[in-house]
Amino acid sequence: MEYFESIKDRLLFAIPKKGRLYEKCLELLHGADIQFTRSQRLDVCLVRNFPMALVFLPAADIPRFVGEGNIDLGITGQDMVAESEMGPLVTEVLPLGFGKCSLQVQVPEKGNLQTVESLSGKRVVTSFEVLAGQYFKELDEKTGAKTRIEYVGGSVEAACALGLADGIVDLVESGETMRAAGLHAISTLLVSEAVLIKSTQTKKSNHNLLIDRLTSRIAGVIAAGKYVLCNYNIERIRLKDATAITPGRRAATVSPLDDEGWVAVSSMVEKKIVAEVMDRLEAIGACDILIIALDNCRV
Ligand SMILES: Nc1ncnc2c1ncn2[C@@H]1O[C@H](COP(=O)(O)OP(=O)(O)OP(=O)(O)O)[C@@H](O)[C@H]1O
Ligand SMILES: O=P(O)(O)OC[C@H]1O[C@H](OP(=O)(O)OP(=O)(O)O)[C@H](O)[C@@H]1O
Repeated sequence: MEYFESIKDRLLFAIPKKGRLYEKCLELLHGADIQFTRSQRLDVCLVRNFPMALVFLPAADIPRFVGEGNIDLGITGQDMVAESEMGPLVTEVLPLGFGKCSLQVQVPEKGNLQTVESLSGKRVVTSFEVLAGQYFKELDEKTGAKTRIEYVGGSVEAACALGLADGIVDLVESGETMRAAGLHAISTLLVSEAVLIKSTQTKKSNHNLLIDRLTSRIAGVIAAGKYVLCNYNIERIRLKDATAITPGRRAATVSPLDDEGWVAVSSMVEKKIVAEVMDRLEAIGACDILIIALDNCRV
């Protein structure tokens, strides 16, 4: 009873209890300064420094809990949202840039069935019964055949080799699992990444302010992971060329140096292009180029 009382007025935030998204979710929460200690027995824990409780759930169940308004916020894959058919009841607040994968139709590389049309009417094994069902229903309407969709909870890639299926519908990221099982992809149903979702049915609308604050913190952590701060010195006559290379998000910060004719520039640069940016700055005469990692930001 005491336990239920303690979470009653808190914002409820669900994250996957294990699996591919778990560690990344913990990193995000840590970056957003959400402090908690997960107990071994309970799948709910109170956050010490924010009026929120974390709920650890299977990634597949999170869209339903959020969609039905029992949980205010959650992190799961877009694939899980689509599979749950809760789309109209949940709002995608923020794509999180991790957990990127595609849901693909796969068949044995050396088999006779090399097109989705030829797979129509055969046996397909998947953990995504709803999405695979919709896909093959549409295809079957064209071919006039009836595909058998069968559910398995995991290790889907083994189904063809075990004689359970002619093809599968499963997630692919690097493609290693698929290739190791002698399969290749012949069609893509959807591409997915982890997302922050909130309920359109929330039973506690007074939590909206907290949801906005937390969303902003998480967005800050994600942006800090994407950008670095690039500082350098350049002759004022080269400033125009330099700021064309590092325009910044709004504009570069330009400060005079105690050396007439020179300025210091500070600008946010996307991490993935930073080496190329440094090459280009150096080529136009910039010096003392410093790249500074961001711990957190609000941009
Ligand atoms: N190989 C992958 N690379 C990137 N993201 C993935 C990959 N596999 C799954 N995901 C994403 O992570 C989500 C959860 O997948 P995961 O396999 O961890 O779930 P699970 O089956 O509930 O966990 P478990 O297999 O531990 O029971 C998927 O819905 C998808 O969005
Ligand atoms: O393309 P890859 O990088 O090889 O990743 C794809 C694999 O990852 C997922 O499974 P996971 O390893 O999470 O385990 P599961 O099969 O138990 O869900 C997915 O179901 C594939 O099997």
